[in-house]
Amino acid sequence: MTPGARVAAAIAVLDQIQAGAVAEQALTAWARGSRFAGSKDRAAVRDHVFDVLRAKRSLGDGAGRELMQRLAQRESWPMTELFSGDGHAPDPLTAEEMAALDAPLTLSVPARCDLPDWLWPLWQESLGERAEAVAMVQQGRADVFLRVNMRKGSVTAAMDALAKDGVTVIAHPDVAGCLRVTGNPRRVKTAAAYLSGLVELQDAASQRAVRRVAVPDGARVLDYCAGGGGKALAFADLYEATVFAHDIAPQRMRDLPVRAARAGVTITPLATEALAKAGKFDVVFCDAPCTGSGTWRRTPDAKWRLGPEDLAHVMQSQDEVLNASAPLVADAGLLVYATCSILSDENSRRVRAFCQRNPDWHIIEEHQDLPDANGDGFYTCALRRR
Ligand SMILES: C[S@@+](CC[C@H](N)C(=O)[O-])C[C@H]1O[C@@H](n2cnc3c(N)ncnc32)[C@H](O)[C@@H]1O
Repeated sequence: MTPGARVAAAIAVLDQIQAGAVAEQALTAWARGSRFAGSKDRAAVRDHVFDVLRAKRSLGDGAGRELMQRLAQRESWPMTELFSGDGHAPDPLTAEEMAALDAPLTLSVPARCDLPDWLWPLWQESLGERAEAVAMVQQGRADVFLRVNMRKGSVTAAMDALAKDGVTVIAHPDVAGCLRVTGNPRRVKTAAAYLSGLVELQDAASQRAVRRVAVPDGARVLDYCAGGGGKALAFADLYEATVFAHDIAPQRMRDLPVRAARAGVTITPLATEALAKAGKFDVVFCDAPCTGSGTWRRTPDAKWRLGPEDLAHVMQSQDEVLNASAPLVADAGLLVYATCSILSDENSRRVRAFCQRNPDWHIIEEHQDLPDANGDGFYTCALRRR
């Protein structure tokens, strides 16, 4: 596909999203109906669509064609080459479109920050004077990070192995064993270092969160909201602990045995019925369901789909997770509540509400990482009984 044809494809996908389609589904449907598109074409169209979605409001929130024109303008791409009308490229710009592009958009603060209006007060209240800057960070792409599995080899061995497969990386500035991918991120999953379990895909903030937990040798650790098991795998790699994984939706853990085998670690899955009989745990880590507001660079569609009722529902789930997981913690054990959100309603407020309901628990330490060049937004709070 020519660059113009890729833009035309992105316009078609964006039109569907603007009409209500879910981004991933619209992209998959386009790819299925476009067998001529190679992997580089699919990646380019996806990048266009996601670049727009991160900044949809500040790009005018119009139809796909207008959005792609404004993205091309913002990125200083050669507009007349992309909108040439040649082959499968979109038609050249009309005089009206050119005039519209010349007139700057009048944007409210939430529109400039690419957030829904209803969310802006909560965002401001959570982030204070950093509200605008953090929102602007989420307009850009996030890097890919890898965790080196120390059970399989060293950071140097991982860097060398990745380089052999054309994936270039640099060490993260403050998370040990974390690598930022600087070249060919799409080759990671076929690289020998990944296939052999020497590296695992995991954002730097998640790695930092697991490293912050004080896990004594020989501890029993429960990843209570395990999902695909990313945190459980990191605990099993980093600590001399026996690691268990639970999720209310066990099908989410279906890939965990394969991932654990690849990583060379043992993780015991626990169904809900098995939890009560499994004994107490020294550490219970709750990576609670959340809005994902700290990761919206990776899932920009989510910030436009989220409504106030979804936030209320997610907060209720977070309370339920805290209520149900706390009794599983051994007397002197640690309960760690975590989300990949940056909203106080999902983080400090949930933990404080839990402590009010359960005065025998108190906060030991609390961290809020904000999304930046070194990782996603992530919250952790460690609690103990008094
Ligand atoms: C943020 S995701 C977990 C991501 C995962 N820890 C990882 O690193 O890949 C939250 C998970 O919590 C699970 N969940 C939601 N409510 C729960 C509950 N009450 N008890 C246990 N798990 C729950 C969801 O099914 C979902 O898989």
